[in-house]
Amino acid sequence: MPFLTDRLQDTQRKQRHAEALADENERIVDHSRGESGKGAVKSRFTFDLDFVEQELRATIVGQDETLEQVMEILKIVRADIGDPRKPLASILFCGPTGVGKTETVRTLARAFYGDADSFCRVDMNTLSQEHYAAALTGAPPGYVGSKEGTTILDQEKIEGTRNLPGIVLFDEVEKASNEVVLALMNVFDNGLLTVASGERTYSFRNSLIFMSSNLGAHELMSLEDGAPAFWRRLKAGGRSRREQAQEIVLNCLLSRFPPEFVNRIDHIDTFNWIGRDTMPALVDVEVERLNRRLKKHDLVLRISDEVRDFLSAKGYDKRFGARELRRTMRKYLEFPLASFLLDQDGLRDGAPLTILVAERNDGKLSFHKT
Ligand SMILES: Nc1ncnc2c1ncn2[C@@H]1O[C@H](COP(=O)(O)OP(=O)(O)OP(=O)(O)O)[C@@H](O)[C@H]1O
Repeated sequence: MPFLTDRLQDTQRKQRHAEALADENERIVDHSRGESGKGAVKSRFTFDLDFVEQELRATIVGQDETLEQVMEILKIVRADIGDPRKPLASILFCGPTGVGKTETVRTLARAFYGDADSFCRVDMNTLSQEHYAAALTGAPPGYVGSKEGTTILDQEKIEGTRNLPGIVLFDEVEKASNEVVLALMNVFDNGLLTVASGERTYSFRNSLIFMSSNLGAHELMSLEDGAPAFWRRLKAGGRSRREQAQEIVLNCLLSRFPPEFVNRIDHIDTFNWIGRDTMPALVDVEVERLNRRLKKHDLVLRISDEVRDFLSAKGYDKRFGARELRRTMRKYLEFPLASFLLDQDGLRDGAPLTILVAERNDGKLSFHKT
C-alpha cells in the first residue's frame, strides 16, 4: 500500500526533524537554567512544593497514599533531574467514579497557575471512533477537518512555561481507540506528537501527563463488599488492601491495553472509595468551596457539628463517590441558602456577615445571621 508507506515515511521524517529541533531547544534551555534554583539543586522550575502539597491536602480528602506518590513525582520534576527527551511524568489514576481523580489534576493546575482549568483536557470517550481519533493524531487527507489542521490539543497548556510544567489530562483512557493508544505510546517514548495531517509537532517534554480510568472499578467494588472467600485467599498472601487493589487494576489494564503501553506509564495509582469516615472532612471541603464563592458577597457560612453529620449521612452513596455529596449540598444547603439570602433585604449592602447553619428537627437546615 504505497499511500500508507509514503505517509509513514513522511511522518517519520517529520518526527526526526522535530526531534532535532527539540534537541536544539534543549541545548538552549540548558544554558539558561539555574537562576531560580532552590536548595542544593539548581532548577528552572519555580513552583513551591510545600504550597502545592498544602493545596492538595486541603482539597483532596481520603487519598493520602496517592497524594504522597504525586508529591514524590513532583519532587523529581522540581529538582529537574528527569530525562529531557520524555514527558516530565506520565501518571494513570484509576479507581471508582467521583473519588477525586480529576479534582487532583484541577488542584495541581490551581496550585501552579492560580486557575483550576489551566490544563489541557482530552476526553477519550469522544475519541473512541477512528475518525475522532484523527482529531488527536491530526486528520489525514480526505477526512473532514484535515484542511484546518486543527486538533483538540491546546499547545500552550501542554507546554506550560519555562518555569512551570504544562498539564494534560487524557480522561477515560480506556475508551481510546488503538490508533490513539499508539500515538500515546509514542508520546511516552520521546515526548513528541507529530500530527499526521501535517507540519505540527507538539512537545510533551515539559508536561505532566495524567490519564484517568474507571477500569477495575467494578472489580474493586467486590474487594470492598463481597466474594469473601476470594479476598481471604488474597489476604492470606499478607498484602494490604491497597496492594490488592493495585493488582486488580493492573490486571484489568493488561486485559485492555497492550503490555508495552502499560509498561511505559511511569506511575499507576488506584484511588480509594469514599468511605463513611471520610465524609465529615469532605463536607468541610465542600463548605470551604462554597465559602470561596460566597466571598464576593462578603458572606461566610459556618455549619454546626450536627449539620456536618447530617450532610455526611445524607450525602453518602458509595456508588457515586463525592458527587452524591455535591447533590446533597445543593439540595439541603445551597437551595435553601439562596432563598434565605433573597429574602434578606438588607443583606447586600451590609457589613461582612457570618451565616450559621443549624439542623432543625424536621430534617431541614435553618440559617441565622450573626
Ligand atoms: N477525594 C476527594 N476529595 C475532595 N473532593 C472530592 C474528592 N473526590 C471527589 N471530590 C469532589 O467530587 C467531584 C467529582 O470528583 P472528580 O471529578 O475528581 O471525580 P473522578 O474521580 O475524576 O470521577 P470520574 O471517573 O467519574 O471522572 C469533584 O468536583 C470534587 O468536588
